[in-house]
Amino acid sequence: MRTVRAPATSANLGSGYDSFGVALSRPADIVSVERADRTTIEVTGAGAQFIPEDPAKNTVGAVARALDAPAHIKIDKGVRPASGLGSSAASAAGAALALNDLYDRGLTREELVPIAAEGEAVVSGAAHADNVAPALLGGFTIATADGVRSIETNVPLVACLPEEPISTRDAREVVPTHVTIEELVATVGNAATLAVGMCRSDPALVGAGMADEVVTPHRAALITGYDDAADAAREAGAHGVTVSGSGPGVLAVCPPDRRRDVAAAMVEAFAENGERARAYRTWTGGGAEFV
Ligand SMILES: Nc1ncnc2c1ncn2[C@@H]1O[C@H](COP(=O)(O)OP(=O)(O)OP(=O)(O)O)[C@@H](O)[C@H]1O
Ligand SMILES: N[C@@H](CCO)C(=O)O
Repeated sequence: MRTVRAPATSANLGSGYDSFGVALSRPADIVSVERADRTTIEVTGAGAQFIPEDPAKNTVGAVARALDAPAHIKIDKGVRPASGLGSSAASAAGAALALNDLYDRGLTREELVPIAAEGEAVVSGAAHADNVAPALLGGFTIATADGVRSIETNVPLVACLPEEPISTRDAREVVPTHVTIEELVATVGNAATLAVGMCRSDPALVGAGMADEVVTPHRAALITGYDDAADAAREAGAHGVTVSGSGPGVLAVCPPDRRRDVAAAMVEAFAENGERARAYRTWTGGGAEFV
């Protein structure tokens, strides 16, 4: 048996659609695997009632298939599904690391990224790697068609989760298919600023680089109370606010001593819009690890 703790992640970070991702120090899924003749799945924990145990529909089933590693897989969900915090990716990354070890496949964490991304294709229709990459490698990651780059970083964050779920599949439908040259120039500048900020563990620079006028406004429109929550977070000291992944989670970067105020301000703003929300005061964190 192998057991792995696999972290929540936040993808896109505004300017890095389908490329940037960051691992969060909490929450996390716990994934345990035992050899078996065929794959079976058992899910407990946050939102377990909404997660299929059929291996054809669960991200970990796709990973077991891709690694040719049938197993009984237990998932204790700490990351609520359809939250924007990489719930489906946390399980996939945890299963990939655990099954790779259980079956002695000898793959590196980088090599496990496309395998874990097979799970994302099952739930969202696209094998995007921007959540599974940080879930496996930790820190800040850039996933491109050529592979994954990652760096360690230390940035304080608040992740606020309104209760109303949004599926990644639905949220991908509202993303525009074309950009203007002006939008491209602005996006390159913001994304580069964010990457430098991550390299320097500088929350102000990361916050500035989160700005995005291409994808984020379309996703934000799906989240009741987003504008008020973002304004409240900025007033409470956040350097930058964006939609986490495909939403409804909202991610704020702020100075370490402002996290409590930013979290409270966002929860209150959502409440004023009739939305119950929970906020995690967190940091960028490490990748999946054996426990
Ligand atoms: N192991 C799993 N953990 C969580 N969700 C899963 C899992 N396997 C399948 N799913 C399904 O995936 C969907 C949730 O994935 P989705 O990508 O929409 O949300 P997310 O992973 O929380 O968010 P995001 O990718 O935007 O950060 C739900 O429909 C859920 O039933
Ligand atoms: N890049 C993906 C992440 C989903 O968490 C999207 O925004 O659709």
